[in-house]
This record gives sequence, structure tokens and C-alpha cells, in this order.
Amino acid sequence: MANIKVIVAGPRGRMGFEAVKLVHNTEHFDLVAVIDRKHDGGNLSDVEGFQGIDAPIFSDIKECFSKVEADVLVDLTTPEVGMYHTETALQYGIRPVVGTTGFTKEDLAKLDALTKEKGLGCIIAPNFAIGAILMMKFSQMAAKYFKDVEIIEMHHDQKLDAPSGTAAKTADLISSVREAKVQGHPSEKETIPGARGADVEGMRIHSVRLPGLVAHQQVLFGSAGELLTVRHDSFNRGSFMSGVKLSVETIMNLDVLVYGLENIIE
Ligand SMILES: NC(=O)C1=CN([C@@H]2O[C@H](COP(=O)(O)OP(=O)(O)OC[C@H]3O[C@@H](n4cnc5c(N)ncnc54)[C@H](O)[C@@H]3O)[C@@H](O)[C@H]2O)C=CC1
Ligand SMILES: O=C(O)C1=N[C@H](C(=O)O)C[C@H](O)C1
Repeated sequence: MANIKVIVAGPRGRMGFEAVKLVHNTEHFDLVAVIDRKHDGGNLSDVEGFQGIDAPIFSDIKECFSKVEADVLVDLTTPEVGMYHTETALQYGIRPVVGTTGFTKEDLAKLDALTKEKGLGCIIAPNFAIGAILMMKFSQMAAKYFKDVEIIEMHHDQKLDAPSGTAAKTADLISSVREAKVQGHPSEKETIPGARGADVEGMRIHSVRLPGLVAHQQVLFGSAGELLTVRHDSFNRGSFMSGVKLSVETIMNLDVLVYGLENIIE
């Protein structure tokens, strides 16, 4: 079988850097281009940290897709550009694997329609780490029995979006098995706005941002006389790479939108 031709958007970012190395080091993947805001027209091998990794650099995604033959776009950029890149890839017949977070429900609905129209797969993965996917699934299982839930997500202080994509996805999975419930005291009042966190159907999400952290989440389930805590920690960005690899391989056989890797892991 032919190698899978991959474009990475956001190569100089924390995640993009790891993804470029993964694609470069995987025998059946070819890194055919990168999309970067800087170094337009240059080659990645001339950029500090990427010596020996040959790939043309484009700043304009449409120019890149017009000039370079590719199967998959791996997007690891920002909430502002992630949606534009994803839609553009589908328009050009390229399958998007999207790690970028911050997509709204409206964005997902739009992408669902576009993948159907184009007959192309698209993976939106709020978290590529296998442990995080299990943490979300275990939380969904627990929510059948515990209706009172608080999600605490903790990330490095350079993160742009809050709550994290993982926390939003966790709330989404829990909502699918739990009826909306107002938690806490019915008369509770915040004396400092935001003290009780974001409200998703009565569930609370708290976002912690601190230097030194990578990506961590705990989901707390309380009931009379007991507390269940489901927790996951990513200590480095290598933890996400097996999920990126699986996504690039799997998307070649998909023709629908997949939101969350729990839908493709066996
Ligand atoms: N799904 C997952 O498992 C994970 C997802 N993420 C998400 O991935 C995204 C990136 O995270 P980090 O690498 O930590 O951020 P980062 O800030 O280190 O990297 C983002 C990169 O995108 C680049 N960029 C911005 N606009 C661009 C454009 N128009 N064209 C090309 N490149 C552009 C920036 O120059 C930067 O290098 C975030 O949305 C984050 O939430 C992060 C870790 C794991
Ligand atoms: O920005 C990050 O770092 C991460 N973002 C993703 C999210 O928003 O959930 C995945 C992981 O938590 C790391």
C-alpha cells in the first residue's frame, strides 16, 4: 500500500513539533508539507529544531493544497484558525485530523454536513491520549450512577481556550447518560462571580491554569457518604502521539465525521 501523505499545520507549536517528528519517523507516512505563519516558501529543514526533516513550508493553506498532493491534514493550531483549516481541507478533498480544540457545537454540525457532502472522513479529537479517552469513558459509565459531577481540568498557562476540549467532551459524554440536574444548594449565591465554575446542565467545570502543568483532569462524583474520583495526567506531549498515528491511519477508511477517539479505538 502507498504511504499516507500528511501535511501538518502548526509545526512550531508544542504539539505540532511532536507531530512532525511522528510523521517523519513513521515508515508508512510521508510529510509532504507544513503550514506555518512564518517561513513561507522555505523548507522545514532550515528551521531550528527540524534539521534533516525535508518539507516545503506554506503560509497560505489554499496555495499549499493547490500545489501539494496530500491525503491527510493534521491540524494543531489555534481555535481561531482550526475551523477554517478543517473546512478548507475538506473542500480540497483532504481528510482532516484535528487536535485543535475550541470547536463549538455549531462548528461540529457544519463539519458533519460537509463530510457527508464530500464523502470524506474527518476526525475531531479533543484528546489523543489513550488514558484520557478511558478517563472520559469511565466518567460516562460512572455518571449513570452518580448524578452530581464536578470536572476540574488543569493545564499549562499558555492554553488559549477554556474549558479544555477534553472537559467539554467529558461533559458531553456525561450529558448523554445523565438528565440535567441543578447541583449544590438551590439558594446558593456566588459572592465572587465564577466561583462555582462553568455550568453545563448543572454540572460544573473548573479550569485551572498554572505554569508547570501539562494536561490533567479529574472528574469528581459525589453521593451520600462517598466520593469517586476519575483522574488522568499527561506529563508530556508524547502521550498524545499514538492517538495521532491511529487517527491518520484510520481516517483513510472513514467517510463521516468522528468526534472523539472513543469512537475509533477497539
Ligand atoms: N487533541 C489533543 O490531544 C491535544 C490538543 N491540543 C490542542 O492543540 C492546539 C495546539 O496546542 P499547542 O501545540 O499547545 O499550542 P501552541 O501555541 O504551542 O501551537 C500552536 C501553533 O499554531 C501556529 N499557528 C497559529 N495560527 C496559524 C496559522 N494560521 N497557520 C499555521 N500555523 C498557525 C502557531 O504559530 C503555533 O506554532 C490547541 O488547540 C490545543 O488545545 C493540545 C494538546 C493535545
Ligand atoms: O492545550 C493543551 O495542552 C491540551 N488541549 C486539549 C484540550 O483542550 O483538552 C487536550 C489536552 O488536554 C491538552
